[in-house]
Amino acid sequence: MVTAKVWVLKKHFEGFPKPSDFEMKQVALANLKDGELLLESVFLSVDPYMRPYSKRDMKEGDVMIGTQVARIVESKNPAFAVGTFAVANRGWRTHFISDGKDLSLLPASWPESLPKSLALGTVGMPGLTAYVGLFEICKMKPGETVLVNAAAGAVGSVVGQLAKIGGCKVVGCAGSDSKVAYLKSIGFDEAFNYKTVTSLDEALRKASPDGYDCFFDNVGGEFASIAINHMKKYGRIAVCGAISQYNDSVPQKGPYIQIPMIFNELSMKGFIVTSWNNRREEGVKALLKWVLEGKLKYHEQVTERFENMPAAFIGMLKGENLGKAVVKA
Ligand SMILES: NC(=O)C1=CN([C@@H]2O[C@H](COP(=O)(O)OP(=O)(O)OC[C@H]3O[C@@H](n4cnc5c(N)ncnc54)[C@H](OP(=O)(O)O)[C@@H]3O)[C@@H](O)[C@H]2O)C=CC1
Ligand SMILES: O=C(O)CCC[C@H](O)\C=C/C=C/C=C/C(=O)C/C=C\CCCCCO
Repeated sequence: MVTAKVWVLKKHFEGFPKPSDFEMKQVALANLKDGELLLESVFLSVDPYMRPYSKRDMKEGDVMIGTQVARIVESKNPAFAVGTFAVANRGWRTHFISDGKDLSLLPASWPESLPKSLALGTVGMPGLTAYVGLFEICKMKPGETVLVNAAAGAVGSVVGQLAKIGGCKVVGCAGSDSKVAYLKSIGFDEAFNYKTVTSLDEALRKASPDGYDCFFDNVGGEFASIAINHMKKYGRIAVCGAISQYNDSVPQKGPYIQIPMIFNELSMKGFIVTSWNNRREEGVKALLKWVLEGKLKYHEQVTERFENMPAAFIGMLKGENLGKAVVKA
């Protein structure tokens, strides 16, 4: 019998998550029945959505939500061979039983040389978020100017590179000078540290004096309220996330954004990547191709050991990650 280690939400987060909000437990797994599989998590994802979704979808004592790349270690299902890798949405756990229906097998064309953890990042949900947000929500066109915040993260770093592939000028911002240097190294035309600029308004104007056609917003809050005034006529905003607000114990009272929305007849559309699952296969194929061609670079913030999941999650929310944050079980 296999014993899984799991992280449960011991106490709902108030403000930033704290290590004491989590508790690791051991769960004895039953022996497999016919048709079942035993999988071992190899890489686990920590993502910003876990913070707001935990309040909305979880109760205290539940296993933390999340996705993983897992390896089939025992199979009583002839359709799935031992040694196969899959993406699953089974939360923060080292092992789990599946009937196979909830697994997304890694593409057969996945090269041995490519880290399988990319299926959680650049060639997974964050990459698809960038892909859908740029091509379907922003509908970027060659020659346009794209702005993206949290630009050195899992989604933002793909947004900037896909926008370059799409023939756009790209401006990005991040919270450290080393992240800004990284952005320039992967092709951003302009990049700045939003924490150290004296004026965000000035920094946005300097980076693109005639404004922005597309704004891929991962942050929301005050940044979005200032950036919206730099949009060109008929500009488009992909409202992807609002990480500046997820950890607020008291909701921020931001300035209103309706006036520039109306004045410039802006399009602003919130979206959730899972509503575009019909584009997933096409997106994964395109992202994998660009990675293999060297056109889409990736960086992973790998934290070793399952026991360090809470630290990895808290670190990501505090900006300690460059690129996709994953935990190597
Ligand atoms: N709509 C959808 O379907 C999806 C939305 N998202 C959203 O996209 C955004 C980015 O996600 P993801 O790429 O996975 O995360 P990242 O890998 O970018 O990690 C989060 C980053 O957000 C930045 N950040 C944290 N707090 C703040 C703040 N107060 N102000 C500005 N930046 C902050 C930090 O970088 P820095 O150093 O720049 O501060 C941190 O590294 C999130 O808002 C997430 O919720 C993600 C996936 C799907
Ligand atoms: O249980 C789920 O649906 C989680 C699925 C996660 C999966 O990997 C796919 C989608 C991830 C979506 C991420 C969305 C965001 O990061 C946006 C975050 C917050 C938006 C506001 C949420 C308000 C909740 O009250």
